Amino acid sequence: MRASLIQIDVDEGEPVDSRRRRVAALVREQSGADLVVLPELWTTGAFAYEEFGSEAEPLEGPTYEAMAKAASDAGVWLHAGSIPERAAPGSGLAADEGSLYNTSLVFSPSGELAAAYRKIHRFGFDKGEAVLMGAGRDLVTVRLPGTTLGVATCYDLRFPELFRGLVDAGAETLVVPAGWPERRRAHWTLLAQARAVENQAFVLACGTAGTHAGVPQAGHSIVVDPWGEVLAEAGAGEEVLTVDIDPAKVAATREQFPALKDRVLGLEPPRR
Ligand SMILES: NC(=O)CCC(=O)C(=O)O
Repeated sequence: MRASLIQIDVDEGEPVDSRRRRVAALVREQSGADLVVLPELWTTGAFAYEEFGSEAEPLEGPTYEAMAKAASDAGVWLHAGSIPERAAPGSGLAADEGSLYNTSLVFSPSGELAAAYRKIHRFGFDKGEAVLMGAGRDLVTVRLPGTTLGVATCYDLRFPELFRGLVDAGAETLVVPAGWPERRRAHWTLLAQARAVENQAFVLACGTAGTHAGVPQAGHSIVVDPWGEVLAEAGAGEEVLTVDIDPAKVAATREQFPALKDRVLGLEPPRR
């Protein structure tokens, strides 16, 4: 399976419409790939909190339209990264109509929406995304020929229980679009490898390049195999990182080193 991670330069000097067209063209260029992955919130930038409201879109808004078409033109599975989604009235998503979500979109090679994932762990503690956006509640997996994707977004990478939930739901390839800052790049690489090793799964983690809202981005998108080996890693700038992965390696690793079978669930808390 050939995967291409497009590490987009997200810079506020580029209008969102131009970036959307540019990214759609980049996706079309990946027509030999099976799976293409884009980063988190690449229309605005993950730290451009002030743009979330003005650039928010309905689920089936301009980014959805452009990415659905790009996926079908290229004939690829497309994890289109995430958008700032404004929940439609009556969607049942939130008590407050018009609430925002950090929503990832996955399209099939015919351009149909295969899955939408609303980021569960919002970043910022008591500001930024954590207060501006609502939290998703649902784990999401997507069945592709040869593998099952488990999807998570950026800060989710710090929460191993989410990934274990995805593995329990059948995930073999964990896809993590992100807008990770350069300041914590060491955590990014370490956590991507940790999630791969502990879950005996591929990790495809796609970040952004450039600087937006004054936050230099780490880049360094990374593909890790189920043994924790780094198969490919991008540099700091805009780049398409292409790698061939063998999905059968997940079952082989889980069979040869069956640590997942040794899990002990439902441990008792310490006695007082
Ligand atoms: N957009 C994010 O979720 C940023 C996460 C981050 O900076 C971190 O976990 O560190």
